[in-house]
Amino acid sequence: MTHVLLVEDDMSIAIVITAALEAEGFAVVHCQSLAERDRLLADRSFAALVTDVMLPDGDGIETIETVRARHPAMPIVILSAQNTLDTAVRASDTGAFEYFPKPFDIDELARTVRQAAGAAQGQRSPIDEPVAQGLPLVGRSAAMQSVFRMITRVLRNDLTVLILGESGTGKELVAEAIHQLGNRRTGPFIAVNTAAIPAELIESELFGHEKGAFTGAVARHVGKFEQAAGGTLFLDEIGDMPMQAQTRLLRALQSGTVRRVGGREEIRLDTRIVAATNKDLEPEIAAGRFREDLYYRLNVVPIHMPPLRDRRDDIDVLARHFLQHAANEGLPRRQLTPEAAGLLSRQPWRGNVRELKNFVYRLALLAREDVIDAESLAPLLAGEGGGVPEGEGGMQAGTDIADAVAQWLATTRPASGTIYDSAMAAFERPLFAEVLRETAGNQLRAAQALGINRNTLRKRLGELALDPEEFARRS
Ligand SMILES: Nc1ncnc2c1ncn2[C@@H]1O[C@H](COP(=O)(O)OP(=O)(O)OP(=O)(O)O)[C@@H](O)[C@H]1O
Repeated sequence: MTHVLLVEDDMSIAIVITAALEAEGFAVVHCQSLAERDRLLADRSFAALVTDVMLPDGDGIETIETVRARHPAMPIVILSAQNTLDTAVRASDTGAFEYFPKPFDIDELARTVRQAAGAAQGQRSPIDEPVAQGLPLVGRSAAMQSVFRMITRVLRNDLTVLILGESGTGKELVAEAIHQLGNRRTGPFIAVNTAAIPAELIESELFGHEKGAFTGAVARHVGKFEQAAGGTLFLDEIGDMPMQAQTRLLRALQSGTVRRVGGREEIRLDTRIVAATNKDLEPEIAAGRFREDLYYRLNVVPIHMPPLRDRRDDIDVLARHFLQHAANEGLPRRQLTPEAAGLLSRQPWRGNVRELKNFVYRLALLAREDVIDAESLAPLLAGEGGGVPEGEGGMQAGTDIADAVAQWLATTRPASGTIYDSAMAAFERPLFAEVLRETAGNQLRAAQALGINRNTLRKRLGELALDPEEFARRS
């Protein structure tokens, strides 16, 4: 019988894991503390060790080195409820076979233990080098846990990664994390926003050009691919790349070489490619604007960044993280009450993490008290853009409406085609907030004052994350 050691102090989780491992044909020896673990490991080894991190007598990761030293061939699978990228990376650093943030898929865990136990004894895990720590990518939602796991899976290889998600969800930060924590961290990280470069310059930007290759090419120019040699090339907004450049990019990826515009020499590519886009590429392919073959080339390891509204669990940790950063940068040190954090978590944040970050910095600057409660937060939120993409849409009190509109358009002009809806949302939120303030949160009177149906008002308040009770309490 093959024995697995399970170190888990939460009995309900231990029971479920034991049942799943027994169904795989293992005999499970279970203990609940590091002391018991060490006693059990003193004179024997196991086919695998499955361990929690936070145990009653210490941190399961910190002490793993002693276990590894004694049993170098024993695969270790780490389970953790501390769902930070830092924990994922710490777990990887130990050389653990696999890391599972809680909650995890029990069948996947059982499969992994079977693989781990079956793997050749003495074989080192693919993740066995110490890596840099503390990258500021935070999140505790299940969705971010999958992102962290995907990141740890691409650190020890050069597979092409395609990061997909709305603007402001953290795609560039993920690309940086892959670079900074991965094999190529000693090389450069070169980011190119392919949407920001004029179409006619994009090829020379990416691939470089020889002197005299075209009018204005007065000197040889080394392209981003060459600049990124030994490191990572981050191709942002890849969905907006002109067709011709797509064709050249595809050729470069297929051949593993680039040629400068006007040049003859084939230069070998030595760079990891991470691409990102906020566009849904499939309709772009259907419309003939994006090459399908390029899509398959890039989409080797896709990482999906969900919008913030679909991972509301992350909002308060992110807000606290940004408040801490704001304080480190010299802004007043602020704290959020749980109610204030709850209120933040209910906002739409259509501009995603970027909008939240901008708002939190503004909050650090403008709040009147160091401890920010829901009452003092609500009026600042009422000035928010109601989810306008960049989140700068608040109007200054006392400004003339025309000025306010001009200011709004200048600072937060959304993508054309959405201006009307965004403007209405930006206007509606402070308007409703003001009327609710006047009516002390009474929705019936507010609906009458506005001349709209009460149900419509209630529905819109929900969509705009305005809580009438906040206004009742303040009056
Ligand atoms: N999980 C996170 N933890 C901490 N900061 C984050 C996180 N996600 C995003 N940010 C911050 O939010 C801002 C926007 O993130 P980023 O620029 O990576 O988004 P993006 O998806 O690349 O946006 P775009 O598509 O507009 O380029 C950055 O300042 C980034 O540092």
